[in-house]
Amino acid sequence: MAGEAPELSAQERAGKAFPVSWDQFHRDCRALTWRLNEVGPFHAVIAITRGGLVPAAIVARELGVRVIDTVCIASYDHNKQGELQVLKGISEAAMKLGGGTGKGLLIVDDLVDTGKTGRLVREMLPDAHFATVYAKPMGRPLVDTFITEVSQDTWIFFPWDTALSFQPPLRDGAA
Ligand SMILES: O=P(O)(O)OC[C@H]1O[C@H](OP(=O)(O)OP(=O)(O)O)[C@H](O)[C@@H]1O
Ligand SMILES: O=c1[nH]c(=O)c2nc[nH]c2[nH]1
Ligand SMILES: [Mg+2]
Repeated sequence: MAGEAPELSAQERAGKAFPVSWDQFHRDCRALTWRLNEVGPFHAVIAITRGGLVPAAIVARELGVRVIDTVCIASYDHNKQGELQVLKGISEAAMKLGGGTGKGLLIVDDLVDTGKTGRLVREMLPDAHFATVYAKPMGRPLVDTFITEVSQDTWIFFPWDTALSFQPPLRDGAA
């Protein structure tokens, strides 16, 4: 409607940017694995797609876990969070490995923000261990192990969502 301010996306509301390179992400995933190695062993890794797929592959490789399942959840459309939709649940085989409650299973995601996604998966697997690479304060209580906390008003830019681009020099008005 004319005159109405356009709704800000979660990314725009965040204000601060935290860009993560592939190198940094790999290092952070390895650091996460060092911590998880003290907690395991795990029968299987459950990746929350899509963001959890990359850290799940790295963590599973380091921990020597070869059974990997996915729980497919859609919520943010680019950067606005809508209703959570479970597009694919946890497989019967993985459920069995976790004794029906997730015991001995490792859930992996790239980050927790509001915690909505993590909460939903925790409800499916209450006894599983939940690990993320990054955590924001609202979602942090849901996570058992994470590496880096960023403030709630920070937007994390992952390497698979970004590309190198020219930045104008500061004195030319770049923020
Ligand atoms: O704690 P929350 O506020 O729920 O946000 C965290 C979730 O948001 C992102 O996923 P997204 O829904 O954008 O989907 P994607 O992983 O397919 O990119 C991220 O990968 C987490 O799964
Ligand atoms: O790329 C992303 N960065 C974030 O900080 C974030 N929070 C929720 N979903 C997100 N996706
Ligand atoms: Mg995700």
